[in-house]
Amino acid sequence: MFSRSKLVIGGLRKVLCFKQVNRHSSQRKSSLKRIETHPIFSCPYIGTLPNIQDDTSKGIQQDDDCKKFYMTIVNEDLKSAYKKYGSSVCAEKKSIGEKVTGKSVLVVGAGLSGLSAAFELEKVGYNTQILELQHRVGGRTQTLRNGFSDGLHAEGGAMRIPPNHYLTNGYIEKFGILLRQFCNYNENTWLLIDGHDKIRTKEWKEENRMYSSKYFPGWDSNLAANTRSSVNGILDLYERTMQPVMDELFSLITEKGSQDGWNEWVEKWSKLSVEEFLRTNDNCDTSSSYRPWPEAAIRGLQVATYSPAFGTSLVEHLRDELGKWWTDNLQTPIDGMDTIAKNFIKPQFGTKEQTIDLSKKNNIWFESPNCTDRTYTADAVILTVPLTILRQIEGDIPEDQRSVLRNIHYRASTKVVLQCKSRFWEKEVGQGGFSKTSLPIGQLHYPSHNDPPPPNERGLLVVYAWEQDALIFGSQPHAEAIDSAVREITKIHPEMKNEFEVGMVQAWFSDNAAQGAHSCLQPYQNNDGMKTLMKPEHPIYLAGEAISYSNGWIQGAIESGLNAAYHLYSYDQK
Ligand SMILES: Cc1cc2nc3c(=O)[nH]c(=O)nc-3n(C[C@H](O)[C@H](O)[C@H](O)COP(=O)(O)OP(=O)(O)OC[C@H]3O[C@@H](n4cnc5c(N)ncnc54)[C@H](O)[C@@H]3O)c2cc1C
Repeated sequence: MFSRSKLVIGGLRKVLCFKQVNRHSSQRKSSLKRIETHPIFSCPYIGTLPNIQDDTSKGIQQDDDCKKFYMTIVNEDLKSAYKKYGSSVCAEKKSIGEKVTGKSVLVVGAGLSGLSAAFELEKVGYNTQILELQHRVGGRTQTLRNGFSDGLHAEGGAMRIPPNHYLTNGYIEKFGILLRQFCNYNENTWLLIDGHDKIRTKEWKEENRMYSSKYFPGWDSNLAANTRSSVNGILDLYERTMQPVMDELFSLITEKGSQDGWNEWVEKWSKLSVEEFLRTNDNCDTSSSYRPWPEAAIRGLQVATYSPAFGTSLVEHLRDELGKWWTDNLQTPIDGMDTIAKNFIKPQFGTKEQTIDLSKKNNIWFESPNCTDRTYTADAVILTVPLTILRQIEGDIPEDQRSVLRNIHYRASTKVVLQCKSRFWEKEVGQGGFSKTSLPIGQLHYPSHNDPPPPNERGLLVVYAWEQDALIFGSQPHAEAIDSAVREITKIHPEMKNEFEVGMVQAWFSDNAAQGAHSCLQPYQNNDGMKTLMKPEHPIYLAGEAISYSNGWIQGAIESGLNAAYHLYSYDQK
């Protein structure tokens, strides 16, 4: 499908027009059809969690109840899922689930949402065509290989997979992709804060009260005298403050079942950002004896855990903890994250080489001002480009969806990958984990494996910056960003100056095909906003990581792709 060399939809002006062929607006409106689904977004909830108490140790996530449904698609196909679960998704189940013939679908974007949607639709008979801006598949999973020696590679985007991400792991297993452990936490790494001497992560954790008072004096100033002595530092304060909110979810699920429990909890807690929650105590009784947090405690948490995005909704913030997505059991593909996307594109599947002739079909017409000669038609389209790009696209996206996607914030993230003559850091910190700093580099990531294995001596260090820090590095000319990164790292590892060989910068907010790292929901958006975006509408379906319960993750990208594919398939059943 990439024989077309660069297939640009939008191009420099980022305008992708798509219109119904019949351009009389009244007729256009009537041809868009909202699909009636059951009320919990567009996701079918199958069953309830068997025993919430047992499950909490492994983590819980909002799409747990959809697991059987989605895994039927992954392990079998859309047809089987429709046969088993059709009536729980579609208001009216129209057939027993048949193969589709003579229908075509355009999928815009070859990231994991677009690829998974096209893959599944092709399996049940659709003629799929994927339109992609870049010369590669995978979108925000991008393994950086060129320019590094000896087969070294680093991840420019996604790099770790939590065990609970059953869709990501489902396709990985299906494709036989080999994984290895990704070491996310290493207590020998460093913490370098505000001109203090660097200390080990272990020291910060074990003597947290002492270091909280030394680095962030006043962190406990809002605590009542009788509580103050029992709180063991900022990390303990954080747990005491957040645990009751999470416990409330467990109680609600036990009491009301998982659907209603999650809905009530999301409705309540998505109204606050992390920062608003920590700064106030008048919203409800939950954990109010530990709130409001003073400025020193908030800053301490932000710096020491490298969490620059406290404007995020509390639900999105806690979702990662509830799902235990940051466990010790994270994994990563041995040959790079891009192997996942590449496995979706097989000769027997994928877009056909022929151009679809506009005159022979009559549903959707794409037109780009920069490539007027490229016109495609199909019976339906799945738009999976990031919302940052989608909002610049003209066309028949319903106004309620448009107004939501306009306001979804995308985080900035920049990685600076630095090849060094030797893995000098291993003597000091070992493998894996992050050093965290209050410097503009934010955090420094150490590889958790030797790849290729010894006797090769070179290795890659990665500066992994978010938000403001990411903007600093990402807006500098690359050579300057690399120089600054090396200079900053020297403050933790003086050897760096002589060890550095070559570097590469991946800044997602200035990446033409992404224009941001991933969506980041602000207060209220988990609720109304997501409901609106998730409403399927024939023949234009929206997908992409942002439109899922696991936004910011591959799991969410695949979930949204499968959702769109499922709703299209359901619509086309006679
Ligand atoms: C820095 C970073 C770290 C991350 N870490 C993790 C992680 O550790 N684990 C994890 O699971 N997830 C992680 N993620 C998230 C994960 O990478 C994304 O959620 C997922 O890859 C998004 O897939 P998608 O298909 O929704 O979007 P994308 O991958 O962005 O796919 C969209 C596609 O649309 C194409 N496109 C854009 N504009 C146009 C146009 N005009 N015409 C045609 N095509 C167009 C793009 O080129 C792209 O291929 C991370 C993301 C980033 C950026």
